[in-house]
Amino acid sequence: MRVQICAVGRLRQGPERDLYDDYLTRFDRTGRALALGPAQMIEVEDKKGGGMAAEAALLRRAVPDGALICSLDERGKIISSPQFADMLGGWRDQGRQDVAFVIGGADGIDPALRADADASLSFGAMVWPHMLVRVMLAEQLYRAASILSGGPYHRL
Ligand SMILES: C[S@@+](CC[C@H](N)C(=O)[O-])C[C@H]1O[C@@H](n2cnc3c(N)ncnc32)[C@H](O)[C@@H]1O
Repeated sequence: MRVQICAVGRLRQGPERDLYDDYLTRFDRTGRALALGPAQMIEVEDKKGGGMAAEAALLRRAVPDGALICSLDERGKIISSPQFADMLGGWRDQGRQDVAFVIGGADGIDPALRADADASLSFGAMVWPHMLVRVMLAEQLYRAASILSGGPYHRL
């Protein structure tokens, strides 16, 4: 099951980018034997100041046809890492080919796109910077693959 991270704005070179790349590499490596991944990020930018609606149009274009869409949103569902692992494994077992995680920009995700998402996940009630959210997602993807593989990375 391919994983697409569709996000507003560019994650520039620096410590966050290094962490993000490291976790996604680990996810791809651990997920391979589990039919999870590879993961890829598509970053979109609206340079015409069209706001959330314009960003939503670009995000929709970045989502592969037929993909399950999961928005990341502080108002979404809060789940544990093992539950996230089960969720990913469940989508894979249903035969989903693509899952797209959508991360908004400074204004958030357009309400129409949020309403169209198949699932919505929250990393807590606090609002996080969107560049950090993609690092957090990359880490949770790696953690989920590690949990599903029975690896030692996730400890309670
Ligand atoms: C700076 S936030 C935008 C917040 C915006 N005020 C809103 O109302 O949606 C940018 C993006 O980061 C993601 N994000 C921020 N905090 C989050 C959280 N606690 N859980 C999940 N995603 C979050 C969402 O995708 C959000 O659209």
